[in-house]
Amino acid sequence: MTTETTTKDTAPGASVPGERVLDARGVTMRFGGLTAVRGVDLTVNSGEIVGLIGPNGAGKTTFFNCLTGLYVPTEGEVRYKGNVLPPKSFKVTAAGIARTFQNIRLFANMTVLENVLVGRHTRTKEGFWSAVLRGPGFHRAEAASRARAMELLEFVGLDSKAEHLARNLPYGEQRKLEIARALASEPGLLLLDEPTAGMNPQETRATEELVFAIRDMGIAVLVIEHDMRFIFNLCDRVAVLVQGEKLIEGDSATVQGDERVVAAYLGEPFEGAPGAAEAAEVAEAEATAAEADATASKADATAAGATTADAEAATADADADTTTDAAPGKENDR
Ligand SMILES: Nc1ncnc2c1ncn2[C@@H]1O[C@H](COP(=O)(O)OP(=O)(O)OP(=O)(O)O)[C@@H](O)[C@H]1O
Repeated sequence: MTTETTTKDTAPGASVPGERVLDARGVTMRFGGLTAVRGVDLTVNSGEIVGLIGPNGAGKTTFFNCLTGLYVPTEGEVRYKGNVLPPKSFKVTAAGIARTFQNIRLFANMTVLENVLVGRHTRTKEGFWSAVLRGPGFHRAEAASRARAMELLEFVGLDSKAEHLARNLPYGEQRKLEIARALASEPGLLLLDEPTAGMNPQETRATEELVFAIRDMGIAVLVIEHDMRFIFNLCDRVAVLVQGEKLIEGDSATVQGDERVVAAYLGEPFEGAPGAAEAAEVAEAEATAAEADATASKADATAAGATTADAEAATADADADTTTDAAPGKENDR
C-alpha cells in the first residue's frame, strides 16, 4: 500500500492549477438503434467544478459511464491529463478518475472504515505474498492506509462512525461515505452522480460545502444533479444535455438565462433543439397524412352526399309513381 501521507489542504491526486484534467471529444454512445449520447465534447480543468444537467433520459449517466470505462463509447475519445483512458473501469480509477453512483453502492455489511479502505485498493502497492506473510512492510502500509482512511472520514464528518456498519447510516451519511470512498483512490477528477438525491435542504447545503472543500484540495469535480439551485450555486461552468446532445455550455448566469434550457426542461419545442429536425420531419409526415385523410374523408362524404341525393330523388320518384298509381285506386274507391 502507499505510504504517502497528506495534509487535508492538498490531495495526492491534485493537479497543477489550470491543467486540463478531462478532455472528452465527440463522445457518442449507441444502444442498438438508440443514440443515448451524440457527439458530446466536454472539458474540465483543475480547480473547476463543472455541472452536467438535462431532463430525465438526456444521457447524463450514460456519458459518465463513457468517461469511467463502464461503457466503451461507440465513437469519440476521452483523455485524462492528456492520456487516452483505457476502457476498463478499474484502470480509469487507477489513472485518477473516481466516481459516485446515482444509486448508492456501498458494502452494506462492512464498517464505514472498511468501505473507505476498499476504495484505497487501487493505491495498494503491496503484493499477494506481502499480504499473506504479513511482514513489517505490510503492517506499515496498512497502518498508513488506515490513517489516510480516517483522515478522509474526518474530512466528510464521519470519523466518529468509523466502526458503524454502513447499512446503519442515515441516507445522507451513506452518500458522504460514498464520497469518502471515492476520495480514497486519490483522484484528480471526481465525478458525482446526483450527490444530493434524497437529501433534505440542510444536507444539500452541507454537500455543497463538501464539494467546495474537495475542489479546494485540488480535485476537479464534474457533477450531475437535478437540483438547480445546488448546481448554479456550485458550478463554475454548466453543460446542458438534451436528447443526448450538448445544447449549451456556460457559466451559471448564461445557462440559467437561456430560454432553450427552460423550454427543454418543460418539454417545449424550440428552434434548433437536438432532435428537432427529426421531430419536424415526423410532424410534417403526420400533417401530410392527416391532410390526406381529411381529403379522403371529404371525398367519401361527397360520394355519400351524392348517394343520399340520388336516394332522395329515387324516393321522390317513387312517391310520385305511387301517387300516380294510387290515383286509379282512388278512382276505383269511388
Ligand atoms: N444500457 C442501456 N441500454 C439501452 N438503453 C440505455 C442504457 N442505458 C441508458 N439507456 C437509454 O439511454 C438514454 C439516456 O439514459 P441516461 O440514464 O443516460 O439518462 P440520464 O440523463 O442520466 O437520465 P436521469 O436524469 O433520469 O438519470 C435513455 O433513453 C435510456 O433509456
